[in-house]
Amino acid sequence: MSTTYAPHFIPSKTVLSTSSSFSSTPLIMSQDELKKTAAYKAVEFVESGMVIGLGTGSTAKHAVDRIGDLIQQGVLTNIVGIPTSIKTYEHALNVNITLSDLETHPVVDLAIDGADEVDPDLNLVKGRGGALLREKMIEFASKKFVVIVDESKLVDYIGASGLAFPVEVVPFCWKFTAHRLELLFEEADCVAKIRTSVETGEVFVTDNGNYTIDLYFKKSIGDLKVASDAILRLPGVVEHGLFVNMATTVIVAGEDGVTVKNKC
Ligand SMILES: O=C[C@H](O)[C@H](O)[C@H](O)COP(=O)(O)O
Repeated sequence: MSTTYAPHFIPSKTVLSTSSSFSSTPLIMSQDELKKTAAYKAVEFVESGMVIGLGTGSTAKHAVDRIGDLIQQGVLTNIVGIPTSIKTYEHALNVNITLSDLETHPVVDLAIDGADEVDPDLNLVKGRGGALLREKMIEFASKKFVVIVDESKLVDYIGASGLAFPVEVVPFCWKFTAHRLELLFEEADCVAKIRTSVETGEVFVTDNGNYTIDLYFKKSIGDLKVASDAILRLPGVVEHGLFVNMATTVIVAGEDGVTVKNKC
């Protein structure tokens, strides 16, 4: 029996082979190809007429490109994009996606975005690209939030990668706020560092005019909801990169194919 799929359908759980024949030799894909595979899979959820939250980062960029292509081909019509950063705004404009904002479109049908860490319960760390505040606002307003990652982003617990856990703070007395964050996570052996721009070495300023404090933990931060609430209670904190219970679906691309994980 044959099955008909939408024109932009990629079967999940498929090992991508070296040729279009039935070779069982898996193709070694680059990390960027895996990101693109996850992104294309997520775009299968996009339907004409939808309001779409457009994520930020190297993985989400592939989704924006794909949506732009499908609009150009006439496969998707009446799409409105809500960009999560100035960078995504500019990129989406370049690929001719009609753009709006949350004030005009307060309900978003679907958001597609990358992540820096994904734990087994689909909790996330986001914001290593500096866009966490707008991402959280738009993804919170979305009926469905599809996260796209390559398998390197999967962790056993939040913080396990040892990479930055970002917190957006107001510039006023940021050193004081950084110190308070270290004290808050003393038991996790937390070190707080101000984020600087790789290009200029200057303090990195977010799209909202704020700074980012990157936290590094040597131990688990414990209950995520408790940690999230405690960070938000600190005066000077604007938002943090922990996305607890927000993802409805996570699409993971790996060497063995694409896995779609849905929140129970
Ligand atoms: O601020 C950036 C975002 O949260 C990104 O979605 C996240 O950092 C993942 O980025 P990438 O897809 O480039 O790894």
